[in-house]
Order: sequence, then structure tokens, then C-alpha cells
Amino acid sequence: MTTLLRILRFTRTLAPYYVGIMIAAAIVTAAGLAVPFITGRATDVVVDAVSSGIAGDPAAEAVAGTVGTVLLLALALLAVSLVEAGIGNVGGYWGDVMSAKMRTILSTRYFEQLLALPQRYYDDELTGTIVARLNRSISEVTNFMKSFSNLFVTLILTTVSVLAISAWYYWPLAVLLAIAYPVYFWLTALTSRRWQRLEGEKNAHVDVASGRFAEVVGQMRVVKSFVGERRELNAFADRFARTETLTESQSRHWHRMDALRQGVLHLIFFGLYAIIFVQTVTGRFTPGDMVMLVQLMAMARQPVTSLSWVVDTAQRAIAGSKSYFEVMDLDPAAVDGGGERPVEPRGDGVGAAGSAEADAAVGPGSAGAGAPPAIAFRGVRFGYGDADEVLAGVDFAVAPGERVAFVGESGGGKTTIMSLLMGLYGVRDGRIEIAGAGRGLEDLRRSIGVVFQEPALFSGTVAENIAYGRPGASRAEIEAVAARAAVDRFVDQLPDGYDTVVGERGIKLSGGQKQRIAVARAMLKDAPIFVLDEATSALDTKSERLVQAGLEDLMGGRTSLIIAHRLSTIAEVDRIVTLKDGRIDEIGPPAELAASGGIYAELLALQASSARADRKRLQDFDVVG
Ligand SMILES: Nc1ncnc2c1ncn2[C@@H]1O[C@H](COP(=O)(O)OP(=O)(O)OP(=O)(O)O)[C@@H](O)[C@H]1O
Repeated sequence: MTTLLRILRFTRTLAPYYVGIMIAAAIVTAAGLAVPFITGRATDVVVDAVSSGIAGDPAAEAVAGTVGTVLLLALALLAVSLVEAGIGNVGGYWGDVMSAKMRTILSTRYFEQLLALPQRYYDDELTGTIVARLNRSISEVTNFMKSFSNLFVTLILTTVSVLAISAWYYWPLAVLLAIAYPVYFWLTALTSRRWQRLEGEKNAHVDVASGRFAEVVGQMRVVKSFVGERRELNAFADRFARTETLTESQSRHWHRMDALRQGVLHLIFFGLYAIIFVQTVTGRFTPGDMVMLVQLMAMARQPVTSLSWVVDTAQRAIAGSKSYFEVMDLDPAAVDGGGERPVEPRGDGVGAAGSAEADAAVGPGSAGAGAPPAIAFRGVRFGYGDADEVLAGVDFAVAPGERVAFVGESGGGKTTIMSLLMGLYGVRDGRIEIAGAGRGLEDLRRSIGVVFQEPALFSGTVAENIAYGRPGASRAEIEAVAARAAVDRFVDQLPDGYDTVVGERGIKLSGGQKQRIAVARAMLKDAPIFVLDEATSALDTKSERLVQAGLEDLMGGRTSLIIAHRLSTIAEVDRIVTLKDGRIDEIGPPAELAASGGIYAELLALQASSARADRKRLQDFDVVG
């Protein structure tokens, strides 16, 4: 019940539609209720004419009057039916508009909530599950609201009218009906709890299957290359087979209860019809009364059966929207697990704000020596969720305009540092200061241009993908950055040039082409801080050199953090930060670290070696010569 109230509250802007649909339903019901009276009256007129003998004498004047009366009554039936059809369709139209609006409300609010949820939420969720949940909730909640607003007034109006009319004619009829309704309702409610639980279990299986389904479709190449089709199909079919078993038990329960409900109902209606027939024979009711009451009883069944329909759709809506509202109820801050995001450096001088170690890290001779750092990590500790620490106290500072490369073993936390920099996760301890972070996460992220390890494009065109970096950029601007990122080298060979559709996540492009588009996208953003996470790892040496030239040009004057996989690229930065066991091992200019005997020196030595073991060790650092 609370879920239903919640749906109503959630969609309260649709109240005028609910009311409109209810009014239309009320008119249709009232018109329907007039039918038994009209046919009852017609029966009495006809029976009178037949029993008085005038019906056999077409010449008699009385016949003309009677014919006039019955024709009028037939006309009344026509009028009532036309009102029913006309108003019924107006209500139907409102119902359709209401459903479309409800779809908009439920979808956009869900999407809005998803966009507000932190990265941590997506680490544990499957895309297909998120989509399946939305689709189910929309269709089931909409169905329910439509049938509810259509049937609610009809139910109330029919029930009250039928009870009042039957009480007026003969009170035992009303008493029997007054027993029928609550008993039926009670039996319906009894089935509900178990039904809902089973529906929830079914939904969970469908969600898991849909989640995997979307993943498989999105990564068909992996599935095919590992001959995983049969495995995936079996796992998928298995989930649905489990829903079949659950449906069997759910449906058995439902129909058993339904048979019981119907049995009780038929017994009560047997009593009602028996009373009406006997009372007509004994002269209490006229034949017209009997026809009217029999029709009325037929109408009295409608609320009862409608009630079970409403309960059925309500159950589906409750079960279907449960996981939807679970997502809507999530508090982004709580999901996030807290932790400080990057903040604007304090205005009271660098030394006062942070540790001496961090500030000392601003390299001598770097562009901003002496100036407040553009980026500073101060005793930063971090781990994903409740897992072990990935960063166990990281301190460094980057001067404005400085280029810093990060080197460390694979899984050592380089990408994690970049994620923390963008405020995708909060730190466990310590503090990150970034010039430009002061006014919240959006400002922070606007001030950072990033090329991710995975280029991750959208399904639009090449030009649209580049323009994602700055919506509204002109074609000339797009083509200018494309040239800097060496996109122009391959775009002419694509069927529609910059207007070529790249497929889901850019599947129609090569890894290197995707990376170049991702670089162009970040270039177009034109942010003061630049983050490159293995941005050119998929490029061959020649293309990389081309892109690198564009990047060099772009990085001039910008603070840049680079995770590079090529030692030659690393050698050209201002300083190198080496990571070991979640901490910083060394910080210094390449020339200094080359001689220090640390990780970077080791990498250089390994590079010079042709021994197999040495090449292997180099791979552990995601580094090539
Ligand atoms: N979203 C996540 N949830 C949980 N653990 C994660 C997540 N992302 C990374 N990790 C873990 O954090 C550690 C550091 O990962 P990170 O991606 O930062 O390493 P990296 O140094 O960038 O590695 P590589 O050079 O291979 O890209 C790894 O042990 C990884 O398993």
C-alpha cells in the first residue's frame, strides 16, 4: 500500500489526468447503470401490453401509445450507449496521454538519479540490470495506474449503486452482496503476499539474465573468440527456467485461491438469483423488476472481478517497482561511502596547508617553482570499498604547467590516482588540493581533460564523439583538434568521414583510431589540467609519434599527469613519480632518477637488456622500450 501511495505521490503532476479519467469512468458507469432500468421498464410495458390483450390488436389506439413508449425506451438505450462509447473513448485518450507522461516521469527521474549516483555504485551494477529494472517498472506501474484510475470510480459507483438499489427493492439482496464484497476482497488480499514474494524472486532472475545479456551483446567478440556462446545461452536459459518453476508455484497458488474465491462468489450469487426468481413468482417483483434486478446482479459481479484485476495489477506494480524505488531511495552520499574530494588549495600559502614533504615535491626548476602547486596529494590513503588500501599515504605536488609521469607496477594504483584526482571516489584519509576544485565536483571535472585507458566512445559519429569534449564546438574547431590528434590521418578513409557512425563504444574503429578520437575529445575540452592514462598505448610507433607531437603542443603551459607505457615518452616529462606498495618511492627529473638506482633506473636497465626475464619484468610495469 505504501508503494502505491508512493507511486501516486511520485506522479502527482498527473493528478488532472487521474481525475479526468475517473470522471469519464463515472459517466460511463452511470450510463451503464441506466441500462437495467430502461430494459426493466420496457419489459413491464411489453408485459402489460401482452397481458392486457392490446398487443394482439394492431388497430387499437393503445398500441400506438405503447409502441411510442418502447421506441422511446429503445432510443434511451441508444443514447446511453452513445454516451458510454463517446466518453469511454475520451477517458481512453486521457489514459494514453497519462501513460506517456508517466513513462517520461519514471524514466527521467531514474536517469537523473543514476547520473547523481557515484562511481562506486557502477562498480557493482550491471548495465542490463539497470535497464531491465526501468522497463519493468514503467510498464507495470503505468498499467496499474491506468487500470486503477479507470476502474476505481467504476468500482465504488457500481458497488454503492447496486447495494442501494437492491436494498430499496429487497434488503436481503443487499445483505448478501454486502457479504460478497469483503469476503472476495479478503480472499484476494490473502493471495497477495506470497504472490509478491515469488514475483520479486522472478524479477531478480530476469534482472541478472538481462544484465549478462547486455554484457554479452556488448562484448560479442570476446564471447565468440572463447567459444562462449553455448555457455552464455545455457546460463541465460537457466535463469528463465527458474522463473518458470517460480511461475508454476506462483500461478498454482493464485489459481487455487481464485477457484476458492469464485466458488464463494458463485454461492452468494446463487442465493441472490434464487431470491429474485422466488420473489417474482410470489408476486413481490414484477417481471420488469426481475429483468432489472437480474441485470443489476450481473453488474454487481463486475466490481468483484474488477477488484481482482486491480489487485493483480497492483501486485505487479508493487513487485515491479520495488527495485526501481530501491534505486530511487539510494542516497548518493551514502552509496559513495564518503571521503573527501579534491578541494581548492588554501589561500594561506602552501607550506601552511600541507606537509613539508608534499611541498618539497614541487620540482626545482619546474615552471611554477615557489608558486602554489596546481595539484597536491597530502598523505592520501585510499582503497576501494572495504578492500585493502591501494594507496597507503601518497604525497606529491605538481606545479602549474609541470608535466609529471607516473610509473609503477601494473595494479599499483596509477589509474586510481587519476580517479581520485577527478573526485570519482573520496579518499580514506589525507587531502587532495587542486586549483579550480573550489566550487564543487562539476567545476573540478571541468578543469581536467582526461584520456582514459579505455577510449570508450559513444555510438554517434566521429565528429559527435570529439564534440563531446565541448558541446557546441564548430566543425572547424573539431577538425582542428582532430588534426592535432592525428584523427585526420584515417578519417578520410572512413565511409562518411567525420560523419561516420562508429558503432557501440566505437566498435567499428581500431583501438588506435579510438584512442586518437579520445585524445581529440580531451584536447577540445581545453582544460587547464590534462590527464593521460596510457592514452597512446594502442598506437603504433609512427601514429604515436604524430599524436605525441599534438599532445606536446597541447601540454605546453598545462599541468599534465601522464601514465605512459613508453619509456621514451616518460623521459621527456619534467618529473617522474614512481609508486611502490601504495606509496611514492621516488620523485625527480628523469635524469636524476635514471641514476638513482630506483624503479625508473631499473626499467631503463631492463629496456637495454635483451634477456627474456628482463622483458617480462618490463611488462609488469606496462612499459615498452
Ligand atoms: N573499481 C574498482 N573497484 C575495486 N578495485 C579496483 C577498482 N579499480 C581498481 N581496483 C584495484 O585497485 C588496484 C589499483 O588499480 P589501478 O587501476 O589504479 O592500477 P594501475 O596502476 O593503473 O594499473 P595498470 O597499469 O595495470 O593500469 C588494483 O589492485 C585493482 O584491482
